[in-house]
Amino acid sequence: MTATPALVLEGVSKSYGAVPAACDVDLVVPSGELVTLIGPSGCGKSTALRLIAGLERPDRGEIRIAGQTVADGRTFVPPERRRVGLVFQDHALFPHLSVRRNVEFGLHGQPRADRAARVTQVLDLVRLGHLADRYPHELSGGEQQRVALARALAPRPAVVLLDEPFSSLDENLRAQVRAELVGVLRETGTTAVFVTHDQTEALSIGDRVVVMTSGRIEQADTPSRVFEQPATRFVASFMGDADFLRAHVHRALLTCEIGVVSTVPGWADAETDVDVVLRPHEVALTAEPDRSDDGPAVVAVEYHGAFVLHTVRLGSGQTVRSWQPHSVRHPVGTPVRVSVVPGVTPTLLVGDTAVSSPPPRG
Ligand SMILES: Nc1ncnc2c1ncn2[C@@H]1O[C@H](COP(=O)(O)OP(=O)(O)OP(=O)(O)O)[C@@H](O)[C@H]1O
Repeated sequence: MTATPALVLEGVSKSYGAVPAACDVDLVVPSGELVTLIGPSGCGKSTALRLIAGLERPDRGEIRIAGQTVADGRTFVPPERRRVGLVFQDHALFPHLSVRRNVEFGLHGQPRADRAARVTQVLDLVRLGHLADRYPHELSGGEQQRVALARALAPRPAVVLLDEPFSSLDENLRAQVRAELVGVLRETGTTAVFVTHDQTEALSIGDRVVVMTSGRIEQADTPSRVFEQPATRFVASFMGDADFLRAHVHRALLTCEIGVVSTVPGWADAETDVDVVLRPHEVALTAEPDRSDDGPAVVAVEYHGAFVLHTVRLGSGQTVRSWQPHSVRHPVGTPVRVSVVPGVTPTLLVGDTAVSSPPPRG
């Protein structure tokens, strides 16, 4: 028997007037999974969370939480009866209540002794037991966010929804609070849907990354597949840097302006035009200082500390980028040879869709 997923969305759609904020969204989140939801501003991330939480009603489709239908054509379970916990970026703690009372808030209806025991338990979990009697304004931003997580976890929700929970924290604190919160979610085996606009955050904390655009899911996959095998041109360009070159496959050899890129096993009979996706860490440069033709040359050098990003203009005028180690700096104007790092199997696109087998001829 397969376990009941913590969360299921089936064909969920929601428009605001003419704006489609969720279009036919399908998503299954197994119990204990941490899903990150990412996409450009306005793509519908918050709407998806609000639909799951019950703060919005879908126009169509069905939402199930821990096997219970909470929204479909006939049913609409209100937020307080949905078994979801919410953590938002602005903490949303009650300023006039102590930490203990804030956490206890979600437990009304339970016997007082049980409530007190659970509050102690979740405050210990987020390592804030010693601050139980403080008020929100007496806490740091990171501590407030841990209280918000404790409050969300206290009623033992089936799913915790986090909407950009670290965006009000500064860069250094952010990494620390993120590690703490994710640690608590993992420790407690909590199922979570985590909205972020930060690609590195999405890739580093998610068991699965859901990439959205214009209300649609473009790809829902493991972090490495989303980055290394993007399903579409949009995912390739949104999740990390990517350059796209026109290329051709002939007898399993992929060639483009920079020469032979790689072999494409299984494409022996193919004769087809594609676009090849090149990420800057996949592009190698060799200086050719004595060359004097109009071939590839460095047009920009950006120092990033550990790595240096080189932008190269090819003979066609198109540019590609290449990460070079800290010690390598080819000055602007240096003629270079561009190649693909050995062993890389780049993503190929036909139109806007990634392909792993040759498209049918004709
Ligand atoms: N209450 C509303 N009334 C009208 N339009 C809305 C409402 N809420 C959201 N929208 C629109 O729906 C679309 C999706 O918005 P949503 O807030 O879900 O995007 P988002 O991906 O969370 O964006 P951001 O990253 O900027 O927070 C946007 O075009 C937005 O303008």
